[in-house]
Amino acid sequence: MASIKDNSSKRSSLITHIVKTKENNATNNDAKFKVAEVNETSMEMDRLTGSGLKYLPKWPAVNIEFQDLSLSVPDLASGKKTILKGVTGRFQSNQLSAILGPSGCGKTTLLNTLAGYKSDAATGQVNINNRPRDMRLFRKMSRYIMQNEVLSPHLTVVEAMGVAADLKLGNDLKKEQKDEVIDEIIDTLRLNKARNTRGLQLSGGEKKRLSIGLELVNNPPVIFLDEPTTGLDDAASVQCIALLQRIAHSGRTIICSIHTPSARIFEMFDHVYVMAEGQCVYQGSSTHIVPYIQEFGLSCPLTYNPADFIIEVVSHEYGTEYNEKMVAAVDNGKSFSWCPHSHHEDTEDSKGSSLLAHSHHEGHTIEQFEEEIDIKQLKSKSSWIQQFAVLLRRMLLEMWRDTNYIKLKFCMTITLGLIVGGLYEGVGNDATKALFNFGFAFGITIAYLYKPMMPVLLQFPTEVRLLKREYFNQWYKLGPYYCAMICAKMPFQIFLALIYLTMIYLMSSQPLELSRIVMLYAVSFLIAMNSDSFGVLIASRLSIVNAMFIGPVLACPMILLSCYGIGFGRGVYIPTYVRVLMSLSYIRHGLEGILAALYGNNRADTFCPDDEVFCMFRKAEFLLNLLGFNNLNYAVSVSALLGYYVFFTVAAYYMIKSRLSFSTCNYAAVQYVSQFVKTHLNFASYKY
Ligand SMILES: Nc1ncnc2c1ncn2[C@@H]1O[C@H](COP(=O)(O)OP(=O)(O)OP(=O)(O)O)[C@@H](O)[C@H]1O
Repeated sequence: MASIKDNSSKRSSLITHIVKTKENNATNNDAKFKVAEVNETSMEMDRLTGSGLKYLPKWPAVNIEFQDLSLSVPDLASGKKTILKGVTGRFQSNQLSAILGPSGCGKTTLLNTLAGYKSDAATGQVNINNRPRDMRLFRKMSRYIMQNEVLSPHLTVVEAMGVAADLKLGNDLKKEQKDEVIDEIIDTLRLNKARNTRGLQLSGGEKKRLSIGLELVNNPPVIFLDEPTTGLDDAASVQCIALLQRIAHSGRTIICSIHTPSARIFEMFDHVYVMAEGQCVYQGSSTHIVPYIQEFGLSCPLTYNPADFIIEVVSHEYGTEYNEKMVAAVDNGKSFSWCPHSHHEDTEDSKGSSLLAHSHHEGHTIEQFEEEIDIKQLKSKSSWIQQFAVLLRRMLLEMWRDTNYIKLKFCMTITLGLIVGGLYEGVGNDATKALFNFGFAFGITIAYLYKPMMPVLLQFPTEVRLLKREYFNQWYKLGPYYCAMICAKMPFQIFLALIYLTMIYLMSSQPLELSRIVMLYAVSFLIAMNSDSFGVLIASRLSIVNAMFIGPVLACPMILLSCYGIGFGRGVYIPTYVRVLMSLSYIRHGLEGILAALYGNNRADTFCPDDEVFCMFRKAEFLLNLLGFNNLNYAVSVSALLGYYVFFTVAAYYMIKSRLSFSTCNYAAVQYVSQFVKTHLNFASYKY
């Protein structure tokens, strides 16, 4: 609660910072930045830090500077493709900044690199408040809102905000205080009418505003947005940018990449950074862009949108020579001549000087900060167990509300139960149908291979998108998410398994002995859990299409190995390597476990009908010997299934962790493995 006590001092320092910035701006005689606006900003602060937001931690200004940023990626044709070519620039607190440029010029790449989203391969320097960026800390203070945001589909706006508040604010605030924060944000985002609308039913603009709102919950000092207006109509785009402007002017650093803003949206940006072919062709105020272009002998028609005009110029519509000239004029971002508050530095010696030199030698260029970011404030406010509880509740609610999914699974279970039960009716205790009963046991393993695995292959790649956003934005750790995911599936899976197994067990007339029933249910459930985890392991690094292909393909050899040697009889030699491979198939252990449950423990002889002269398979032992299952051991099968479950679960956890990893580890071996996995096993689309 220290944060609440410190609020007033932090707020006043934030306003002091705003005043400073505005005063600097005032020296430029820029109408947009008059000192008089400071009062307005203060009022904006009051409004945004009004009733609910006053509980949230306040941060000092965070300014981002970058120098000589370059990034290359492997290219099939040329071997290497350079996306960012030594760009320099800065984005300041209390400003709404835009990265602008034609498609493919490197806007998203620059944004990703600055946010640390995909920055491993980048070279150059990124400074936060004049100090080298500490990626771990920076990730805690910044939020990244991606282009195609994924929201919880079955939670309403207010429920989704509640989950975000519980995860991000933990016990720091009481429930009523959190509700006030949520109401305030919903109000600011004008989402009141959609308060009780589910994510799935929100309009594009509402989704976008909600994804911004979710990240505002703990008042982050820095927000990156990739194309926030994509998919919105003009009115919704203006609303969205106006909202971002208000948030920025309340003391935050907001940076958006934007494609083709309308004139109205363009003038809302305090600072624009225009790129072409991976280089900076302009950085400064949006209002200075027309005089800037005029310096190159091009005049923007009065009725023309300056943003469209500069994009046309850098897209070579007025000749190919301008890009080079523009990059030289702003020294690829090193010159701040066109930035509002550095107009007075528009001298020859300031042009082309390095950004770091600027900040160190000319204290007025980058504000000096009275306050450092309090690292303690950046720590997660919710404990492991709280995160687990909130995520489990959310997952169960999501599952419960997805009524179509529940109905479908329920109907499928009953239908499958009726079909299998009907096909194997009465085979359980009939000595003439013992081989059919083996088919029944095999059928259980196949059903529990595919039934749990296929939905995971289909759903998990989509779930990863939500996980990726929330994990990157520090909502929770992977451990509680993963455990909640495992636990959330269990109740429904157990319920369906009980229905299915009871139906087929009774219909097929298996022995009505409690111990056998419990053993069969337990081993069937273990097979299902293994298949679920195996599915997660496959889907952890694959797209839906690849997962749906690889999953069944990998299942085939496991099925074949599970029944290899059937009919060879007792004592027939099976090569050691095949035995090893057979033991690698958890389906084999599952089948052995089911047969042990049905035929183990000295099962009494099965019934031989009177009209049969001789029943060969009356004795369970004879049947098992003939099928090659003479050494059944239920405990060994269950232990093997548990072992495989632990292995798949842990392996899937680390695969997901490596997929979500945004930083490089210090250990060379781990780096190598991680790089190998990212390069060779990265079949999923990372554009999300
Ligand atoms: N991993 C990658 N491998 C190869 N090329 C890449 C990779 N990532 C980006 N690129 C290429 O780098 C260039 C810049 O991509 P980026 O997504 O940053 O562009 P952008 O300016 O955001 O474009 P848009 O406005 O269309 O989204 C593009 O030509 C893109 O094809």
